[in-house]
Amino acid sequence: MFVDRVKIFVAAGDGGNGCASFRREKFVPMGGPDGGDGGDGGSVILRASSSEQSLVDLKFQQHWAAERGGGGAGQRLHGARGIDRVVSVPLGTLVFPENSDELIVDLCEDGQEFLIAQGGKGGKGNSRFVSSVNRAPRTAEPGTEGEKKTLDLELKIIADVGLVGYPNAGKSTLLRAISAAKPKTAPYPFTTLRPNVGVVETDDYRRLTVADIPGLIAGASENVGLGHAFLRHIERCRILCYTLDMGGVDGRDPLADLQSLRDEIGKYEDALLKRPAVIVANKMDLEPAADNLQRLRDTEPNAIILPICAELGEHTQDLILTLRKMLDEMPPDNPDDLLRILAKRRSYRSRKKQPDDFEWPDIEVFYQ
Ligand SMILES: Nc1nc2c(ncn2[C@@H]2O[C@H](COP(=O)(O)OP(=O)(O)OP(=O)(O)O)[C@@H](O)[C@H]2O)c(=O)[nH]1
Ligand SMILES: [Mg+2]
Repeated sequence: MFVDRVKIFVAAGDGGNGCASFRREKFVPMGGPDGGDGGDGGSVILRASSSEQSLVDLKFQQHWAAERGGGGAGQRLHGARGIDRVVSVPLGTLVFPENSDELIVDLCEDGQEFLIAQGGKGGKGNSRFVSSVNRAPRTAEPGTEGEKKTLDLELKIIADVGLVGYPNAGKSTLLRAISAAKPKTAPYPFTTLRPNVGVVETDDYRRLTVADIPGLIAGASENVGLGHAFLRHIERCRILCYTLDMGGVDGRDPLADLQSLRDEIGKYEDALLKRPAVIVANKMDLEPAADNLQRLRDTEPNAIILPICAELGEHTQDLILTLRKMLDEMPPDNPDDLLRILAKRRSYRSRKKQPDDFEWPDIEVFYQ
């Protein structure tokens, strides 16, 4: 299962209580106050890690508490400091307070840490309260409470590559061919209802993630079909992979399909059209495909066009290598993307208050 949004609860440890105690020892009459301080509570820290692929682990463990500080003791013994709790999240995790649009932090570098809940302070023991007027104070402080928060975490990027195409173009078949993912494929539209993310391994043992997204049809930008669910997910992929049915099954024309895919995506968000893209010419085993490919090459002289047959797994390696190379050459992160995602998220959240709004389903991921 691939999870791109999750709610978690973090609780830092409370500070340990200070101790009120007096020195009691043979031959030492009236030993003074000797209560030690409580230890500070542990904090909760978020850490970005490249070994995490999704927020799925947090879906199953939503409560994260750090240790409380130890209490002080007699003989001026201080309590132990509570141990911090580190929560590991994937790169590109956005952290928000619950039900809010105010970004707390974007954890995007490997190893980056953020202290999200501060541990409580340990209380002072009574030995600290000695003064000239009070030589035997009986007061000791309690520790203060650790911070507690409810957070919404959301992934900025769900996959390196998103497969974009009309229903039945063969997106799920392609993902099956190149990864261990086994999304359902069938000769009818809208077989795929929620995105599947597959992990693809290149020949030199490197990885990239590919998302198979529900089919897009004309009107998607007005939420026809699975419109908005689709568009929300493609904006979180680094490369778009337009998948076309070159066989023209059901009398479709791949060139017209490409045009309307771009129209819909452009209507939703202009900037998505400038995102790095390749065109996958699928179903090259079918009769009219060769002619259609020639037409496509003539009309799109500057595009990267990769003819494949997903069903038989032919030329899919070329596609994987091309994608890997493009990813290697890409700058790591574009700050504009973050601003856009935040703006979209805001508008989506305000829309969501309508009762009939569509709830995004979770995404599934398969590992090799
Ligand atoms: N001849 C041929 N058929 C293919 C090829 N790739 C996929 N198909 C067939 O096309 C049909 C649709 O494939 P899917 O992979 O389910 O298509 P999809 O794009 O995921 O469709 P949605 O999930 O509905 O958006 C299936 O019957 C596949 O067997 C191919 O390379 N050649
Ligand atoms: Mg599908």
